[in-house]
Amino acid sequence: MMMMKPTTTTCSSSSSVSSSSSSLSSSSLLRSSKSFFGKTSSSTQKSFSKSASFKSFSSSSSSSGRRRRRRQRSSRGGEGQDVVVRAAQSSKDNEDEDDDYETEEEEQYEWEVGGPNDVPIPHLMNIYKGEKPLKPLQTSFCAPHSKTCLPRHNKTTTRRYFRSDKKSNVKFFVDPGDRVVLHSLAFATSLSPDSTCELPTEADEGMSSSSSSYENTSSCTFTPQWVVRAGPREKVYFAPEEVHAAIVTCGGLCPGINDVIRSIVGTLEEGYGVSKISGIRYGFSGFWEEGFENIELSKKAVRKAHKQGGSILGSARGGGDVDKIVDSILRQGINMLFVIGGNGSHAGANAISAECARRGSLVSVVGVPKTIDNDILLLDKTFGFDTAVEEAQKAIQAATIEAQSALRGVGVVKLMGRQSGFISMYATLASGDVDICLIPEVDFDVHGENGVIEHVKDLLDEQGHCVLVIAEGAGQEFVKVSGTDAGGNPLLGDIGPWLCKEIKKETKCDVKYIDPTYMVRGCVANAHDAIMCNVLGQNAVHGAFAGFTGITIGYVNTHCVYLPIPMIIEKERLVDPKGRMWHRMLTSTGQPDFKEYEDDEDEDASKENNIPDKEIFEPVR
Ligand SMILES: Nc1ncnc2c1ncn2[C@@H]1O[C@H](COP(=O)(O)OP(=O)(O)O)[C@@H](O)[C@H]1O
Ligand SMILES: O=P(O)(O)OC[C@H]1O[C@](O)(COP(=O)(O)O)[C@@H](O)[C@@H]1O
Repeated sequence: MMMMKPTTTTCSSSSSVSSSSSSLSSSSLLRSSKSFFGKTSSSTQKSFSKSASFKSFSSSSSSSGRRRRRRQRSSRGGEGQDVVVRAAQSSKDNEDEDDDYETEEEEQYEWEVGGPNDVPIPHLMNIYKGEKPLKPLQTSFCAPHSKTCLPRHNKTTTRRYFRSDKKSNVKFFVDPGDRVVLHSLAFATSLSPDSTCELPTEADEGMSSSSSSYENTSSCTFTPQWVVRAGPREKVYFAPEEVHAAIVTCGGLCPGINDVIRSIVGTLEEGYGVSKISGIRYGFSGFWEEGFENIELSKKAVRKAHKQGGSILGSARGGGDVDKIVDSILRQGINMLFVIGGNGSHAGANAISAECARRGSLVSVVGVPKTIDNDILLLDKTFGFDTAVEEAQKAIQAATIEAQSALRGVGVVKLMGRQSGFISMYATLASGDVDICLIPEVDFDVHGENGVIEHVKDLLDEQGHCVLVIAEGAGQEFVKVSGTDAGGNPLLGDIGPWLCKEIKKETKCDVKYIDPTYMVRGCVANAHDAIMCNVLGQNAVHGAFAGFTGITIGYVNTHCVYLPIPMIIEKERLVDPKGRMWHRMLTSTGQPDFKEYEDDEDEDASKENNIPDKEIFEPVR
């Protein structure tokens, strides 16, 4: 392993991102990536730009006497081709195929790969402009029970390409047509929690909100959207001996980064037989700034990486000069790039993928979402979040002990979470000791009749102590600062000490303040995150070999899927203050609303916070 001493070269500032001619904002990335999609994709593009709502309705409703459609697979081709696969699903999914099967309960959804409800992902086949046609190859990835696969430890023998063993009847490879449903909830009425359906119209007037009124389903039609299932494919678009893979880690640290690196390297080397893998130092700058040298990665080199926190490659914000990055990629002959990073890094990854495509180069760019903030749209959870919540427990426990042992003691804990309060909300729920949780998504007054301090006083009178958790991005209006960091993220005022000062001033109580800052992320991933990282890393490699580019990977409804990057960076994911999780947190703490709304203001205020209703397109950068 070739290691360079970290240099003192500074990362370029955010201006390098915005001023560079090829650096793109995520909104322009969205535009540029649309050209990736084949001709069948335009309608889906439209529908996923409003992915939170089911717009069109194509499912046939249940009706008696309807004939169940036989499952049929018409033409089938490789990934990236216009494959047409039709399937019918019924509530009796596993029943055998029966032409004349009829049932009252039957419900059919029709979908097709490349159809309007199918979310396509960019494929090198649709991008490649070379003279020789890009042909799918038999994969070198071994299926577990394959009789034709060589033992994994047999390093001295040349690897043989795996040929599917039809007789062994092992179902292993993911079919190009396999899909996962994006949204798992169908709402019965517009009054259902989280429903994005239109509210009742005048015609519905008189309908009681408590009635389970199926008359009001007209605006709540359910059209499932389907996303590509992740996993190894039997046909791939890279020969292992021709692969030069690179891994880069950008943005803030997150527990599990090294686990992902280790998993990617292991899968490339052991799984597919790739031997050229480069680690890029200190984020995007490592591609082009003077003084950085790649680290040669191998399974041996990363064997113990997961026992270490942080990133063995070094991570940094800045350096997102897409032209320079792509120049470096092509100069080095890199044809697979894995970008481990958050929203900003994904905007960069998408721009790199688009620029490689524009230059007609066969480079697969795959993002792996990384953030303790858990602020990535559509995904069940991001890796590192769970560990951060767990680490936060230590700070909350210490604050609780201090508060309980002091005379009229108040423990205040500030937790990370720049724009989103997921860490604070989940840490509060996990702890059970927290009385007040404040997050960026929910406005609050500090002073006044309904303010936080009044409630602190009540709690001190009632129980003698109080524990308060605040996300670093909350209440920024009280501590405004201007400016952005190297990644273009807004700088935050320090809300923690300010709040402590105000509480102390008004209550004369004993305030103990704990700010664990980087301790919640400067650590090794817990078991849950480590497993997730392993799966993500493996599937990232499968996605690259399958020829996808400009994609990211994550869990959706418990399944690992590939998504087009623009879909997840449209805006940051936020806690929904009208959602059930926030409500559960309120139920757990018993905290009141810390904001007084005038009657007519009330609706506006809650509307503003209602994420699904939010029509604002907020580019990440
Ligand atoms: N539109 C973009 N084009 C190119 N690079 C970008 C773009 N947006 C962000 N980046 C790069 O990605 C890096 C990481 O983003 P940042 O927001 O700091 O962290 P994270 O990826 O964790 O959100 C930024 O420092 C910047 O260099
Ligand atoms: O001080 P740094 O390293 O720039 O990062 C601080 C920020 O990074 C985070 O931990 C995660 O942010 P990213 O996902 O953008 O890297 C935030 O919670 C925090 O505000």
